[in-house]
Amino acid sequence: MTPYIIECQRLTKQYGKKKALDQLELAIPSGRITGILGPNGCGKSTFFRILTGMVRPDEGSVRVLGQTPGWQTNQDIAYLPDRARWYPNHTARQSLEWGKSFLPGFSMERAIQLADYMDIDLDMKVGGMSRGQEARIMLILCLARDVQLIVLDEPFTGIDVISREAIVASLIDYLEESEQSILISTHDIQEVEGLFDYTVMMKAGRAIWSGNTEDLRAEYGSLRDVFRKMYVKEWNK
Ligand SMILES: Nc1ncnc2c1ncn2[C@@H]1O[C@H](COP(=O)(O)OP(=O)(O)OP(=O)(O)O)[C@@H](O)[C@H]1O
Repeated sequence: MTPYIIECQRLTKQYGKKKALDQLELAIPSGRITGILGPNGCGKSTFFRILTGMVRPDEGSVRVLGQTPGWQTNQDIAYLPDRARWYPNHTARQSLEWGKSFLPGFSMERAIQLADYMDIDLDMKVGGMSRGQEARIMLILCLARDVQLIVLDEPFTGIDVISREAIVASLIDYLEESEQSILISTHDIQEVEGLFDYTVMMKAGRAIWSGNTEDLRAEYGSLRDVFRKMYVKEWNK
């Protein structure tokens, strides 16, 4: 295992005049659950799209699993994109069977275990599911894969607080034993406070703080407090 699952230097991506990523410098250690936190539009999804080779940076360098992102690294990454939805006509079981047919490293046994854990009825059609139930299917499709890196872009968007807490609790339990590296982006940290053991705070395409979540809390208080402080001047340094 490489000591850093992700390393980037001066990573920049511009859309017209807008810099989505602006000289981003980051090294994320392997085997951790890392929260990529920051307000809307700070570049989280762009960063994830670069990690999965979907978007090319304009400048700078990025290494994922010790390599340049592309087809080969993607064999070892499970990626849940922003706003992902599933085929409404599939049942949960058919969705998982699809995963088994197409996704490298997918374990049906693990998927069924996770579905049980997350209280999913395998015979229910996705189209009849609540947003929270559908989000769990999307998560299971990623978490049931034996890959080195799992990248989840805003996996909790649109999910009510109760379901979110249940999903986070099952994630914490499930991932405790895992050696996989997990990246989770969110702009709403209220119910995910206990999930991350490593934190990256992003603002305007840059990482303004990264390190052990414990250290961040010791220095600045709860993640929620830190998030508020992101908007004051001291974080503009
Ligand atoms: N394909 C694109 N074309 C034009 N502008 C884009 C494109 N993708 C991203 N941007 C812009 O780049 C900036 C960063 O967007 P990005 O989606 O990476 O942020 P984000 O932190 O994921 O936001 P959110 O939390 O709202 O999902 C935003 O200003 C966005 O409008």
